[in-house]
Amino acid sequence: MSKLRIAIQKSGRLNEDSLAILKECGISIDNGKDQLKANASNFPLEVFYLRNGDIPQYLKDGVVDIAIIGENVLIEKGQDIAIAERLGFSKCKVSLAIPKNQKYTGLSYFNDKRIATSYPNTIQNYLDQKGIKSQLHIINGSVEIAPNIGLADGICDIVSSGSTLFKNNLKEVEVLLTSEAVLAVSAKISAENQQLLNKLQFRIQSVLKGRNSKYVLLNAPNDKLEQIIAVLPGMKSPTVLPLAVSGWSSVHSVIPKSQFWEIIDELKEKGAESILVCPIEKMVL
Ligand SMILES: Nc1ncnc2c1ncn2[C@@H]1O[C@H](COP(=O)(O)OP(=O)(O)OP(=O)(O)O)[C@@H](O)[C@H]1O
Ligand SMILES: O=P(O)(O)OC[C@H]1O[C@H](OP(=O)(O)OP(=O)(O)O)[C@H](O)[C@@H]1O
Ligand SMILES: [Mg+2]
Repeated sequence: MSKLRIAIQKSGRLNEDSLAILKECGISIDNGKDQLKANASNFPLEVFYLRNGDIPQYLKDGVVDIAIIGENVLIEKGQDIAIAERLGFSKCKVSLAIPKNQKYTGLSYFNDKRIATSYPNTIQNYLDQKGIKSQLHIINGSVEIAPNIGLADGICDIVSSGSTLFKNNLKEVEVLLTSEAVLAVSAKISAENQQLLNKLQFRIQSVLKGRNSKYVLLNAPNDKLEQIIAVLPGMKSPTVLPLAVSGWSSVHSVIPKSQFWEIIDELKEKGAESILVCPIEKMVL
């Protein structure tokens, strides 16, 4: 029987969250320490642990069917690889930064300047589009140190919290792109493995929807029910059950995490009491 082959980062920022999402999909991986390849015991899945930067080539060659990878790496090295799902973790930007004490005059600042980067294709495409001519200095890590040691005038690298820029006396001046971890798919995936991917993707979507939602239970006096229900989206509509004490009801609903506090404030204002909020493990619609 065919197995779906997935690449995930061997170690580094994406490794833990990638394994966690597979686990939440109910997939158990028989993992020996330092193994580069492992099998799932309860899903036809083979896991390859690879270097982040190597994954686009594995996808292009069809050596793996799918991968969990930073979108920024696909943009740099795998333009024609499809994204099946955005996974919502490892959010970051790829940005240009210069020394804090320099006056930034717009993109033309970078004309005839040296830019240190680990993302040469991304920055070169960007500069070409904008008609700017700079010299690139390609380095694989610790890019932010380059201006301080006289290697470059600016950098193009990943920015998340901004603390690495801050510690190195740099300031972000342009954002080239925003990125998050994605599920990428090889164009060479077989029809059989595409079926397995559909099955896995259905599970991933249920996990992601659960992560993005909360289950809310509250008590409400019956004369305020209508107003309270109007605030709640629910999956179809909220569940309303009578309480043992007359004149009161219990209301259950699912709300998006992104609007959580706004909805809770409104519910309180409309007369909801004893509001309980629970995490949702999975949501199958
Ligand atoms: N500071 C950060 N905050 C959030 N996400 C980040 C951050 N740095 C990197 N990422 C995202 O995580 C991915 C993996 O980053 P990591 O630093 O672990 O890999 P790497 O050093 O490029 O890879 P490897 O050593 O495996 O080749 C990046 O491609 C990017 O999408
Ligand atoms: O804005 P921040 O939250 O500070 O994150 C940005 C830093 O994180 C990444 O480096 P990482 O720690 O992965 O080291 P690396 O350069 O060796 O990959 C990235 O290359 C930046 O240097
Ligand atoms: Mg890194």
